[in-house]
Amino acid sequence: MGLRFTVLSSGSTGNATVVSTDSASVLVDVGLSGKKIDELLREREIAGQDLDGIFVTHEHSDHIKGLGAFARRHRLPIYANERTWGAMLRTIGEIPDEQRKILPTDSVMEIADLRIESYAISHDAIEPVGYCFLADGAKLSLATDLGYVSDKVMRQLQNSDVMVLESNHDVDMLRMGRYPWNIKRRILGDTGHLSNEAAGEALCRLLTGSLRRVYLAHLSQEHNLMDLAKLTVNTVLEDNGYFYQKDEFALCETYHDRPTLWDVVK
Ligand SMILES: O=c1ccn([C@@H]2O[C@@H]3COP(=O)(O)O[C@H]3[C@H]2O)c(=O)[nH]1
Repeated sequence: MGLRFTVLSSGSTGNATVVSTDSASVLVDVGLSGKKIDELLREREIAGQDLDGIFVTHEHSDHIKGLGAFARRHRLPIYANERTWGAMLRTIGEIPDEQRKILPTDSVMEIADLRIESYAISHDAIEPVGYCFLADGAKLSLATDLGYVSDKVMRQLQNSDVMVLESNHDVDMLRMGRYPWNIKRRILGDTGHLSNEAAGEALCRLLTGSLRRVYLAHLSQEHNLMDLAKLTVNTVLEDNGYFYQKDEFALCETYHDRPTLWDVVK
């Protein structure tokens, strides 16, 4: 079946994504309780013990809430850079040495036929990363929790077939919302979260290649709506002269309360 994935959950209440090939299966982040992750995996017909490892993007609780319990239960290796390990160790509890794996930022590794590339992103965590997954000539990129898309990130994301891209907030809804101003400033800043407009602008530079689907992700439940996110991204694309046919490209949804269907990347 080739490279495929399901976003189990996306948003500030918890993030987790499974990426699989016929020979490898990994989880990116465990932002819900271990029990809930097991339940969602079962819904998508995977067993925790069948996973080959867990890749961590950063130490915020919506990405590591169930990490310790889940990894211990299924004896899974956890991959993260050294500084993220330092930042999350106290929260996730004791992890046996053989399960602790250091994956330096901007490095590449392989599990069977699955190639995993980590890349640095700008977010208010100690050393946050995104991941690209490649197998069978297909490329899936995960890009959430980033304040802006740097030229380096843009180069990393080139030639993706499918992306999971942050579209966190509508700027006006956030400005008018109930969060304290210092939090709003952090979310809007360079180490915060991508707005719907920023997601659209990033796509203007990525849509020229092989990109077929983009899953809008990490939507704020306070300051966004899926329909508004799609409309804004589409408007930015059209304002910049990018028009597409439905069979060429699609914007897809992720959810905070249920998993997406399996998507076979190519
Ligand atoms: O100082 C800060 C900066 C950010 N945040 C998070 O950013 C998130 C943006 O999406 P959201 O609206 O679903 O939730 C927000 C918060 O979880 C925070 O709690 N404190």
